[in-house]
Parts: sequence; structure tokens; C-alpha cells
Amino acid sequence: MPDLLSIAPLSAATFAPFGAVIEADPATVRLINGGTTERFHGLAQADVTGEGARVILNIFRGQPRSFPYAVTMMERHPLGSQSFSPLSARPFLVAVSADDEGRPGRPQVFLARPGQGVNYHRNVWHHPLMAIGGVCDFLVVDRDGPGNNLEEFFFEEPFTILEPHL
Ligand SMILES: NC(=O)N[C@@H](O)C(=O)O
Ligand code: NI
Repeated sequence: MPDLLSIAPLSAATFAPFGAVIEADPATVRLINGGTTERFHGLAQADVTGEGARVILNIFRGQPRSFPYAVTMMERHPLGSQSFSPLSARPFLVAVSADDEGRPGRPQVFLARPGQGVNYHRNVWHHPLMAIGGVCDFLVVDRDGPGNNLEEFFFEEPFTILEPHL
């Protein structure tokens, strides 16, 4: 019997223990450039650590996941945060876990709606990028530099995500 993971809507409040939601939050808006631009200010903060660490910007071209999807592993980046912002108005899935004595707990899955991105706090367990419905480019802000910034954990038994209702 598959161990099904439910999918919840992504919200700043529910995601707060794991990171920030990157979206045009009216509470953060500043009118700039002579009133021609709305700046949604300070939505998240990149956090990199270690000698020689640099914040870098990348594009990840995500292939859509197929369903039912088996979550067999989680990863985390001990030396830096990592953000994902779709460059087209598409939803995607986010899976995170609390840390349970050095291993990820039961994953929590969120559906990011078009216009939402996330910034994982440094060292937060998450599943690698899960694009859905079609190929999607994401702006990814994370860390470069010396040191090992990737820790992976493989579950003894997989969890299963069923196709989300969009
Ligand atoms: N490996 C890599 O850069 N990507 C992962 O960290 C991810 O979270 O998708
Ligand atoms: Ni990652």
C-alpha cells in the first residue's frame, strides 16, 4: 500500500519553518522609478556561509515529474540557502521535511501556484526541483564556493505523491 503524501497550498505561514515564499506580497510593495515600478521589497534573504562562499544566480530548466511520483530521497545544503522562482507562470511542487536527529522527517508537500516561488533556509531538507505539467525554467539563487554543500538522505521506503489537481 503506497504511503501517500497529501498536497497543501503553499502559504507564507505554513512554509515559514522551512523558508520564505517569494511572491508579490502587497504588504512589501514600494513604488519606485517615478511611480512606474512596484518593488516588492525584501521577500527573502540569500544566506551563504564558509570561506569563499558566493551568492550565485542560475537558471534550472525543470522537466515535469510524472505521477504517481515516488519520493525516495531528500537533500539539504548546509552551506547556503536556495531559492526557486519560475520564469513562467506555472505551478510547481515543493517538498520539505523537518530535521529528525540528522535525517528528514515525513515530507510535507506544497503546491506553489503560478507567481509563487520559495527560498529554502540553509540546511533545510527538501526534495530536488519538481516541475509539473511541462518544462519550466526557474531562476535559482544559491551558493557557490568551496566545501560540500549537498547532503542527501535516501528513505528505506518511498513516499508517493499523486497527480495534483490544478
Ligand atoms: N543539485 C542542484 O543544484 N539542485 C538541487 O539542489 C535542487 O534542490 O533542485
Ligand atoms: Ni537543493
